[in-house]
Amino acid sequence: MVAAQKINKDLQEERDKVTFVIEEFAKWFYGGPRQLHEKRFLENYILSDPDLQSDVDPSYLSHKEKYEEAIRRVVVILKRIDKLQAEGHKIDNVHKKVLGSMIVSNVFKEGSPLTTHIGMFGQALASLGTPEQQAEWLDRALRCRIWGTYVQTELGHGTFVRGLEVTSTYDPKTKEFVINSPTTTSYKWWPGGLAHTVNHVVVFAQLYSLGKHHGIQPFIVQVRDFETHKPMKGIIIGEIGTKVGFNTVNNGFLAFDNVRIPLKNMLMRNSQVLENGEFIKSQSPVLNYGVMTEVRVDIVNGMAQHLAKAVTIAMRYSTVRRQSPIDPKLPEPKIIEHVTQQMKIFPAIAKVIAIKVAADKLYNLYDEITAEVKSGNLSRLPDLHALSCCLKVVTTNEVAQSVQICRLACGGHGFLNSSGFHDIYGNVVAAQHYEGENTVLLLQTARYLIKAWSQVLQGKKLTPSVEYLSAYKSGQLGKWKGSPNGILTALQAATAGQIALAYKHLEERKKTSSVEVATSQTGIELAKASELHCQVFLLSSLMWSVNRAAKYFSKALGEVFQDILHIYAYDLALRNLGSMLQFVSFSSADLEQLQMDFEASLKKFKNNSIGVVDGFDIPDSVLGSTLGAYDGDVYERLLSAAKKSPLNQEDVNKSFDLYLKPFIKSNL
Ligand SMILES: CCCCCCCCCCCCCC(=O)SCCNC(=O)CCNC(=O)[C@H](O)C(C)(C)COP(=O)(O)OP(=O)(O)OC[C@H]1O[C@@H](n2cnc3c(N)ncnc32)[C@H](O)[C@@H]1OP(=O)(O)O
Ligand SMILES: Cc1cc2nc3c(=O)[nH]c(=O)nc-3n(C[C@H](O)[C@H](O)[C@H](O)COP(=O)(O)OP(=O)(O)OC[C@H]3O[C@@H](n4cnc5c(N)ncnc54)[C@H](O)[C@@H]3O)c2cc1C
Repeated sequence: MVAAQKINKDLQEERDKVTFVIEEFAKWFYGGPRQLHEKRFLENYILSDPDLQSDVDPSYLSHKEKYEEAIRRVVVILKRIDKLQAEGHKIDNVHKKVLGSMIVSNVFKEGSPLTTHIGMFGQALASLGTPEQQAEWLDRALRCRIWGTYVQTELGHGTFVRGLEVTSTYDPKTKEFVINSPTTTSYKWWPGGLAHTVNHVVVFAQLYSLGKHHGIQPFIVQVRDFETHKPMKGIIIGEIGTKVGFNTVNNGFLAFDNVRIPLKNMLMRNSQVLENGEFIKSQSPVLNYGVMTEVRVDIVNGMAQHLAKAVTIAMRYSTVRRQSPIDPKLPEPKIIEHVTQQMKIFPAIAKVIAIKVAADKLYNLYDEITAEVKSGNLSRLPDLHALSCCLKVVTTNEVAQSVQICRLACGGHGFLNSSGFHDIYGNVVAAQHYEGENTVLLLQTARYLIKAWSQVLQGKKLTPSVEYLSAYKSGQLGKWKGSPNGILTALQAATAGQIALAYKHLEERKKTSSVEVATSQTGIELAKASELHCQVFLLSSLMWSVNRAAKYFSKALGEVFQDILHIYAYDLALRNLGSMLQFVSFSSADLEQLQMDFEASLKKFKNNSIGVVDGFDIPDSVLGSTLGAYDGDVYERLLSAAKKSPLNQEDVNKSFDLYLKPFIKSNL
């Protein structure tokens, strides 16, 4: 047993230096006092369930046992939530998200087999189904009385959705669709929960009716029997095997052998098939892609939460761990005293805040634009698509890199599963792959940027997120100033310059190739431009939020926000010097000053760094780390976790008698 909560004295010493009220920061981080209170209530209510107190460390279980334990935990949590709702407690959207990524991330460690049910199946019914279809399936899905998942990707195609091979052919005689997987490459492959958990799917297939092809459409299909859970007739279903992470998500494969489903099972909010087989086109084919956009938005928010966990672990550990004297006359310092350690952790703390702020803005934009789309106005859908694509990419890439840095910042102990980094990393890097491959999504944003640049050349007015392109064209950007504002301007110049160059090369290539081939040939520059554009959005959102905070929060907290903004901006500038040097004039003295300013900003922030991670308000039960617990009792926890290894439950392992001893004897 770990000793009772007694705070490590080095950690306490650092906490005593914090200049702002941590609770004020936590309220801001979770969107207000009510939201923070609710978050704490839910964490406590759910995680205190006796059935979640088991001493089983899933990392020691086999693949099959891990899945079974994950399902047991799913049911414990669902019962707990059902009970709460039966008592009249409403769980709103914000808290679903907290439940989704924070609590779940520690209860399941390697992902929940129900995440796609909650995050995608329900969403597909809600956004692609008619009111009648929602009445039939949505309520049961939300109450988890049917389980489902989102089945789009196939063995042969994930990115190129139009290339999917599964067909759905309407038979007007029986008023049914026949769903079929014609080839090996048409096996559906990857969907979460598909293998052994769900009994329904929303499947995307090529629609044929009256001999005509009508593109990719969504259909609801029951894949397992309610009673026996055996696969339904014509359904070939299974699991795809172990992965880098996400091992309890139960990703599966699925093939259809001419499976018949009734007409009412095509989700018809957008396109429709009438009884006689006539096809009614939707306003736009991309309306069927709405679920992907929503999940991309959720991923951005999830990345801030994952990184908050990683920096909390690295920061607390760096305050407790002492190693290597700096001044030989003094004792070994807390490792956070090493400036290189500050360089690893503080920019990652700043990133949590920048990503959280960007996620909030993206959610707002999502809500506004989906409301417009519902009322038939699709004009701003490309804005949302462009921003959600590049933010999904840049935040998953940045957080994957930062989690690695936090792990390395904990030295050898960071490599232990009990540190918590392994599971955080697995969950983060999965998001680099899913919901659109990262390069592909950057190229989507680039299409938008190229169109925007063409509008600049025609002297047209642009939407706010790309207005800086006009400023660049009229020569207003490009002078270096070492402040966050100056860095933003320099990045905008670099981005606009990169877009202009990509545009020029695209136009040149178009003289000898088709638009598509020319675009593909310009892919490297286009992807770079998108990445930079996203960095502009992240920095400008953070600046906006920090300036706003100055009006609403105490002076002490306002100053901390300013420190965070400075670290974020300097770090970003130093990491993007190459891109900026091409379009902005610097002297070597400017660069020297930038480095000095960065180092000074780390020093200035140091006394508040522990306060900010405490303000992320992640309880030990959610953090799940030997290195990052609130009390800093690192060494006791490491030892206690090691003692739980199954190998330590016996003095001598049987392999000694079976292999080692006979070998030693035979060589005597
Ligand atoms: C971390 C915690 C988070 C928790 C969250 C839950 C986690 C859940 C767990 C994990 C779950 C993982 C679950 C999973 O992984 S589910 C599977 C996810 N799969 C993908 O994301 C596939 C990626 N591919 C595509 O999205 C498209 O086919 C692409 C983008 C490649 C376009 O392909 P293509 O080139 O063939 O074009 P088109 O004919 O299709 O499109 C033509 C036009 O439409 C525009 N367009 C395209 N898309 C959209 C859109 N969405 N909104 C608005 N517009 C859109 C497009 O820009 C173009 O416009 P324009 O330029 O011509 O004007
Ligand atoms: C953990 C996990 C969970 C998932 N969950 C689900 C799920 O629930 N439901 C579901 O339907 N799917 C799911 N997926 C599938 C996922 O959405 C796809 O794997 C993802 O969209 C990438 O597609 P792909 O595998 O076809 O990659 P590919 O497109 O084959 O990518 C391979 C390489 O080709 C490059 N490439 C491809 N096209 C282009 C292009 N046009 N231009 C330049 N380069 C290109 C890519 O950049 C990449 O480098 C999941 C995947 C993972 C890893």
